[in-house]
Amino acid sequence: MDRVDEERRAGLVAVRQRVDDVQDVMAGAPGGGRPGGGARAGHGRAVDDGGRRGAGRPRVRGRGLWQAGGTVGGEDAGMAVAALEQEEIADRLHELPGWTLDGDRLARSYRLGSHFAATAMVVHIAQVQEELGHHAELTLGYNTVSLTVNTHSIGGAVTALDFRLAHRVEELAPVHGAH
Ligand SMILES: C[C@H](O)[C@H](O)[C@H]1CNC2=NC(N)=NC(=O)C2=N1
Repeated sequence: MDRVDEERRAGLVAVRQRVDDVQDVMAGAPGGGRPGGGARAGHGRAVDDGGRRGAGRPRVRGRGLWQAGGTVGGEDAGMAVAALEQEEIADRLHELPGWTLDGDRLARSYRLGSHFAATAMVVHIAQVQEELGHHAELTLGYNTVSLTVNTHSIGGAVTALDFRLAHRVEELAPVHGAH
């Protein structure tokens, strides 16, 4: 095996371990990883334990991380969504400390304990986004994850769907040690 193969193999092993960690967190939290459910803050095991567990440990049963979750297009596919008034947005932001209105998008940045912890959080967010059928712009930094979101389907305005995604991200953030 040459160096390139070795590097690829090591990278795949590392990614696989982190995917396992994310699956464990989502399976361990009430409703985690299931359509209509949500990882609850304070439950589940922290992802960034740096642990290297054996290959023989039991795998999480149920839907695999790479399979589409929820209903096709999300549970609100086809539902009419309306742009929220500025006042309504400001009111709803009071329940989401750390989130701001950046132009016509909801935005928040998180800091994490390591690059892999940040990467695992991105994977977890992706899972929730697939479940909801609603997707933020995600930026992975060294130890940061940043999101901005609005609703494309109505021309790029903030809707209840964006707030729902924001609340779900807030729920999963603590299990990744994100703040
Ligand atoms: C069919 C599918 O549900 C739609 O295209 C979804 C996908 N994700 C989405 N994400 C966001 N942020 N806005 C949308 O309008 C949107 N539409």
